[in-house]
Amino acid sequence: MTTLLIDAQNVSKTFVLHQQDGLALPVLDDVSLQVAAGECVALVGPSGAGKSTFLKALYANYLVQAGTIGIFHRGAWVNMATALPHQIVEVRRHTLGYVSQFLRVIPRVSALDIVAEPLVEWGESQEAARVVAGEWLARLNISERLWSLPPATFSGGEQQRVNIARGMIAPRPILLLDEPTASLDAANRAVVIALMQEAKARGAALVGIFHDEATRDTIADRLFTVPLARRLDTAKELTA
Ligand SMILES: Nc1ncnc2c1ncn2[C@@H]1O[C@H](COP(=O)(O)OP(=O)(O)OP(=O)(O)O)[C@@H](O)[C@H]1O
Repeated sequence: MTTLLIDAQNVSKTFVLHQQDGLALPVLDDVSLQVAAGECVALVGPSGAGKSTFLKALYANYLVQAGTIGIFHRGAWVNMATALPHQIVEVRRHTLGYVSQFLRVIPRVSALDIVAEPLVEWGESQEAARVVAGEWLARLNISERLWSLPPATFSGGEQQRVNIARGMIAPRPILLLDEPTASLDAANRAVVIALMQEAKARGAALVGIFHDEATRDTIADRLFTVPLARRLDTAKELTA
């Protein structure tokens, strides 16, 4: 039996550029996607098709104008398109993880604590979370001498690996991944692929953007082409 964890139906999103005379840019037009536990779906489509926008809409970073974004959270469906801010925080804490391309560095917080934080929010003690955070950093080849430092001065690849550890450490049932292997060398890419495979094996649903075809072929069970929305020229056309 397949257990659905994501059920997005008829999602539409138009950006209105207020500084450009109200120019309307429809990006998502009636997009529907369902993802089951243990499945990895790769979003594909030409540059600008709306892959990142769709991922951010699933995470409720963007408000959508139409459609529902069902996320299966603790035994019930939550529509992220209409959820209240405190519900969104709750869903993100326990159910829905997001691995972006770049680490948002928190000043004066060590790499170890940045990685441990989501596990603490998930319910682990600080001490236990720090132990697991060390294991993740070690696995992602972050030298132990860096663990106590804030990652602001880390290299791009080091920051990305800290970010991956932070995004994946809590065993959330759903993971959204925006180019998780973009600036990694082959050895670290292999580690991240293994981590994603382990997440799938524990029953997580993964939705990702993987421009690297080898990574995509290894991890994705199926491809989902984000359809190109019909582009409008001005906001006026929206109401015409
Ligand atoms: N915050 C925003 N405000 C206005 N327009 C945006 C915003 N975010 C994205 N867009 C526009 O929406 C379209 C889709 O962008 P998006 O980043 O989702 O594409 P993508 O398929 O992920 O592209 P790529 O493969 O190049 O990363 C683009 O035309 C982009 O300019």
